Amino acid sequence: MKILLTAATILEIQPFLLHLEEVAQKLDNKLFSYKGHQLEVQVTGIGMMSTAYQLGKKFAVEKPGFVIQAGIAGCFHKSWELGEVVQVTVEHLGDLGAEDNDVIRDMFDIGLMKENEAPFTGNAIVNTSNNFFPQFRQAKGVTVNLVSGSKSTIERLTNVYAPDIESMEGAALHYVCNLENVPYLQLRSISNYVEVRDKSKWKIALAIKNLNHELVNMLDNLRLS
Ligand SMILES: O=C(O)c1cccc(C(=O)CC[C@H]2O[C@@H](n3cnc4c(=O)[nH]cnc43)[C@H](O)[C@@H]2O)c1
Repeated sequence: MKILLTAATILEIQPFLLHLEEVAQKLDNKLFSYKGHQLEVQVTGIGMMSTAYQLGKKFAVEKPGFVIQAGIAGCFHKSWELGEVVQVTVEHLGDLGAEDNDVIRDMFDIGLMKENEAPFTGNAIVNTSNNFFPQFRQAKGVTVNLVSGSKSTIERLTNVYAPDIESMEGAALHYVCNLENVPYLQLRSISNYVEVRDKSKWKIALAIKNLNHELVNMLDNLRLS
């Protein structure tokens, strides 16, 4: 099977790439062979636009058998530990819509998108393909262009979507893979809480360490074909 591993930045998957260089056969710059599978690595850039573009470009040439999007993320719950790795199974578009004076209306509210029209289930983009990873807690995601850092935005997202996790790329993965019928896993490691911005509290190194530990585990557990 061809597995595509995507990340917004190379930093997020660097330790895994170093491991791959040691254990796998390198076929070219971004393509590895391991235990009879091919693993391709793609760095998409930050945000939904570049992620959707890069995935679409890749799928137009050859659809992979499975996609893993690995990255760090913010968490809405202080009771979830920084560094925990979760699988995001449901996604929402957090800031696509219209301002109506003090109220923000999403695309479904204003009738420019239809609930339950592919790739949406209701107003969410649901991954129905990943019941294979019981080791990770399942989380609901919201994807934004503008990282949330004010009480009013956090309150709005919480009230409307009840998310656990915030990222800048997750919904693009779900959107493309659902429409293209490609199974996928969105793996996110919690680097920070979604709160009024205080970067000194972020634990990016810990989140990347744990994320890559899980990626290495998954690779080592790949079945021989
Ligand atoms: O310097 C900042 O203010 C800042 C704010 C948000 C993210 C960054 C990054 O350098 C990482 C962007 C990258 O990480 C994901 N991420 C991590 N935490 C969050 C979050 O709380 N909300 C949204 N995205 C987050 C995101 O997917 C990006 O790929 C710097």
